Amino acid sequence: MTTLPDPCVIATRESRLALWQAEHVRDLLTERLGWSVDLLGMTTRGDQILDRALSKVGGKGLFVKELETALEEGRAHLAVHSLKDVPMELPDGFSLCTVLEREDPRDAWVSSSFESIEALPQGARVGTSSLRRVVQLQARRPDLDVQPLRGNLDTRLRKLDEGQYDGIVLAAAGLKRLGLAERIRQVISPEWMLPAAGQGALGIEVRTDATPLRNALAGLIHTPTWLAVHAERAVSRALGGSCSMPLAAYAFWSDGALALEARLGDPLQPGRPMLRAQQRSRVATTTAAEALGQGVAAELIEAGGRDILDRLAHG
Ligand SMILES: NCc1[nH]cc(CCC(=O)O)c1CC(=O)O
Repeated sequence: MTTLPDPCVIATRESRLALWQAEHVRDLLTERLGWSVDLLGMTTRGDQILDRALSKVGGKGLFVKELETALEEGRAHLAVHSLKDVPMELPDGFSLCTVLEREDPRDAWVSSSFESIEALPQGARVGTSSLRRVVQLQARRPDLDVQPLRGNLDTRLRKLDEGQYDGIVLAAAGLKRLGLAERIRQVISPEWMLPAAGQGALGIEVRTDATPLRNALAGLIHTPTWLAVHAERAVSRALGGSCSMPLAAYAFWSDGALALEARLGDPLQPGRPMLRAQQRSRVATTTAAEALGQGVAAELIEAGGRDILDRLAHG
């Protein structure tokens, strides 16, 4: 590709949240760059497989593969993803060229009967399929009956409203984007429940060989978010990047420095406290942000993470 595509076609999943996100990027491209933009909606394997935990069926890649095929075949020029769903290593030939300003990175408690997780009675039923959330819930409330919950945001809310759970945990960002913020009963502080790497951020993926497109989209990068998510994703990448691992990684800016914390749980002993590590640094480049992430990962490995990873690899 030697010139910019016209129209520029965005490949997107068809859930309400994915469409909102693709439309948001379309509006930015139209308003800030004056481009004409079309959307190409598609269904991914991750949208079809709803009966099993993602960590058991191949993980994050399931939501992005079909979109990458559309880029490869030239049916679309860019793909918009929730960064949390993007694998730590992209396949050869694809690059993450832009990350937009982050929405609320925190997790949220959603329930019609109970105002907070603390207010739940003994043994209450909570829905989530994220190992990261399961381990953090059980560390704090070992009595809870945590049950799997999959599907897109609307499906999950419907299952809650049908009475299948006393409450569920969702990313605040998705609810806010869809105008569902009033469903949030409690925004869970990061100290309580540390978010996943990239949570709340949108990423734009292109073919690496689409140089003019990549250069144009680089102008939309939100640098504080870009550096924070590079640090978070480097933690996950250094630990093997698998979503069968209960891993949380969250970086935020304070006093001009990036403060990164990560937590690693043991999936075989979910009641055990998670390993924790944190470091801060005045990073200004993605290389420095990734070095911060690697430092935190090394600390986790040192603190007992090595054992967890070995058992995951051989279990
Ligand atoms: N794994 C599904 C997913 N991917 C991104 C979001 C929410 C939006 C975001 O984090 O950007 C969600 C739903 C959730 O975790 O509740």
